[in-house]
Formats: sequence, structure tokens, C-alpha cells
Amino acid sequence: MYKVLTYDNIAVTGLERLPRDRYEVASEIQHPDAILLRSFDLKGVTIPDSVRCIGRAGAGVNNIPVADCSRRGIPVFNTPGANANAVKEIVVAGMLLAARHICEAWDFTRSLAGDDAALAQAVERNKKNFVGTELAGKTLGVLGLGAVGVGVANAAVSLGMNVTGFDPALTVERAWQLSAAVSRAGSTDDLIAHADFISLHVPLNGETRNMIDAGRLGSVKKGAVLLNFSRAGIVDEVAVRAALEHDRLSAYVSDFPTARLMGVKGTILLPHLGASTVEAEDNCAVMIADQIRDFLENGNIRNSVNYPTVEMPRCHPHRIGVANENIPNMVSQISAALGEAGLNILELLNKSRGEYAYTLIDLDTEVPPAVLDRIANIRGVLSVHPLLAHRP
Ligand SMILES: NC(=O)C1=CN([C@@H]2O[C@H](COP(=O)(O)OP(=O)(O)OC[C@H]3O[C@@H](n4cnc5c(N)ncnc54)[C@H](O)[C@@H]3O)[C@@H](O)[C@H]2O)C=CC1
Ligand SMILES: O=C(O)C(=O)COP(=O)(O)O
Repeated sequence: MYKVLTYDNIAVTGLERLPRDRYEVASEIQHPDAILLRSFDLKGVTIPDSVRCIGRAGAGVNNIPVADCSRRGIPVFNTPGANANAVKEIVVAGMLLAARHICEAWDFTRSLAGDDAALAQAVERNKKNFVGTELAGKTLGVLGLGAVGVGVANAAVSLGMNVTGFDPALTVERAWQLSAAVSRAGSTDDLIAHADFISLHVPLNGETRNMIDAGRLGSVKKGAVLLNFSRAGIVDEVAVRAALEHDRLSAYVSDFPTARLMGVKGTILLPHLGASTVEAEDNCAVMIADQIRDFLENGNIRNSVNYPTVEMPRCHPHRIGVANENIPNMVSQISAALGEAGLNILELLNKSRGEYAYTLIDLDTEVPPAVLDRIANIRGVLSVHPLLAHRP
């Protein structure tokens, strides 16, 4: 039995991809083979030695100690694009909430009482307080043109907005998806200085933390709207607060409420709802369950954030998967350990990514525990697992 420890709500449609006769899935479980989670903060948790992989049903992995996992030979998976449409839609909603003062207007309406005539009178008398602006013709700057950013940029084009984008590592795939009407900003600063709406779609990491700081906010167009559906830490909240208080920003729409911004005029704070649609939760859960199952059973790696893509069709029953440092002589030492034990290699695939590599080896017979131990003890080997073929 494979044991899968879950944190957060993982959609049942996804969990059903892990057959009950082979998988035990629970939120409390001893010696898990895999951890499945969404935004739960795994950085404060000791990851048991039994864990072979971690699956994030979603995009951001800033809640996972990825570097530690890499050193332990644990691939971390995510689900690129699986929730991007949901985020795109809520960003469009966020622009409209800000541009049309919908939150204040809704607060006003809820405060009303009386009969139809009284309500109509109050409505007509007060609607001038909520006059907004239209999105069409305004400029949206999209920072980060990945799965979400491209969706937001294209949606904004279809709403009649002028859209500029910036992404120093734009992939060819995303470039193909991006509307030709989206112009390319020369830099983050350039994008920020010319936009009426600025939407952040970068991952939170050492490079992006606090990237929207006082200096950059000082150069935004007066009255610009900042939308943050990425992570709280991408903006310097002290600077955002000051920009709101000085009317430099007219609104800050964020999916990440924090104590510093609660109640500050101009903030529209949502409870991390970007990916909370039935469709996105299903997409993410199905994708991650399939990926961790293929890894646990076949050693195949697809959509890992720290290990290379390694996929070898399963034609033989006896296979091992080895995670190792990307240093000379690894494959030769591993194959020597197998050869000296009289085991014949049928197929071998080795791929590397940065400091790490992963090797899949199909053999003509089962690898005895002593040989697995020998491989595990080779300097630079980080994890080794036998992968027994299951009947379909
Ligand atoms: N609010 C929510 O519920 C959700 C939030 N997110 C957040 O949005 C982020 C982006 O999600 P996806 O688009 O799916 O990820 P993605 O990986 O497809 O796209 C991220 C893009 O940001 C770019 N990038 C990285 N550093 C950059 C920088 N310094 N300047 C400009 N571009 C930079 C990358 O090249 C990449 O193209 C996630 O990392 C996560 O933090 C994602 C999904 C749901
Ligand atoms: O996918 C992401 O990065 C998200 O922020 C979505 O988080 P969630 O799955 O809703 O906890």
C-alpha cells in the first residue's frame, strides 16, 4: 500500500485517481510515501524520512521547503496552469470591483431600509457617490506572463484595454498563447510607470519578495490600481499603505489579507479565493494525483519544480529510480553496483536539472535490498527506490 498524507481540501475527483486497493489517503497517517497539499505551510513541519515526493495541487510552492526536498532526493510537483482560468476570472472581477466602486456601493445598498419608493429615492440621490471608470481604453500592465498572466492579459485585450506585459523568462509556449495585441514593456519599472492597472503574476521567491516597493510605487500613475493575486510578500505593504494614504494608488486589490492592511481605505481584500472554483480544484487535484501516482509507481517525473522531467514507458516489471547530485561518475557507479551483483540493465534514462539529476533503470530481475543499500551509499546518491510494476 502507498500512503498519502493530505493537508488542505483536495478535491475528491482527484483523490479518486488513487485506487483504494493500492492507496491509503488520509490527513493523519504514519510513514507517508507522499504528501499532497495546497497552501498549507509545510515549512514549519518535519517531513518524515518515508516521504518520496510532495504534490502541490496548485501553482505556488513558496509554502514548501523545496531546497531541502531537493537535497533529500524528494521531487516536488505542482500543476502548471490547472487553476489559471479561475485566477484570470477573479482578476477581471478585481479590476471591476475597483473601477466601479462596487464594494462601497454594495455596503451602501445594504445599509438602506424602507419601502420601494424610499429605496429608489435613496439610490437615485446617492449613486453619484459611486461613479466609476470603464476598463476599455485604460492600460493594464501584467507583471509575469505565465499561465495566469497570459490569461489576464488576453482577457483584458478582449475588454478593450491596452495591455503591456513584462516577463524576463517568457517561454515560447506562453508567447504563442499571448495575444499579439499585448505590447512588451521594457522593464518592470517601465511597466509600472505607464499603467492604470498593475496586476502581479510572479511567484514569490528571493528575487520577487518586496519587488513592489516604495521606489516603484513612487513612479506609478496617480490613482493607479494595484492587483495582487500572487502572494502578499511580493509587495512591501508599508509602501502600499503609504501609497493608498497619499492617493498615489486608488485601490489595492489583494487575495492576501494581512494585519497591516486590514481596514485601510482603498484596500479590497479577498480570502485567497483565486483558485477556489470547483473547476480549478478538480483540475489541480486530478493532475497532481496522476503525477504523484506515476512517480510512486513508475518513477516518472512530470511537472516537478526541482527535478528534471524523466519519463520512460513501462515495458519491464523491475525498475529502480535514483535521485542524485549532478556530479561526474554517478551513472557509472550505479551501473557498476548493479552489474557486479549480476543484474542486467535493460533500459536506462538519466536527466539532470541544475544541481540534481534523476536516473531510471529497468532490469531483468528484482534488485535485492543489499544492492539498493549499496547504491544508496554511493556519495552523491540522495534517494533510491524500487518501483514494482502493478497489473493495470
Ligand atoms: N490567488 C491564487 O489563488 C493563486 C495564486 N497564484 C500565484 O500566482 C503565481 C503565478 O502563477 P502561474 O501564472 O500559474 O505561474 P507560472 O509559473 O505559469 O508563471 C509565473 C511567471 O512569472 C515569471 N516571472 C518570474 N519572476 C519574474 C520577475 N521577476 N518579473 C517578471 N516575471 C517573472 C516567470 O517567468 C513565469 O512566466 C503563483 O506562483 C502563485 O504565487 C497562482 C494560482 C492561484
Ligand atoms: O495555486 C496557487 O498558487 C494558489 O495560490 C492557490 O492556492 P489554494 O490551492 O487555493 O490554497
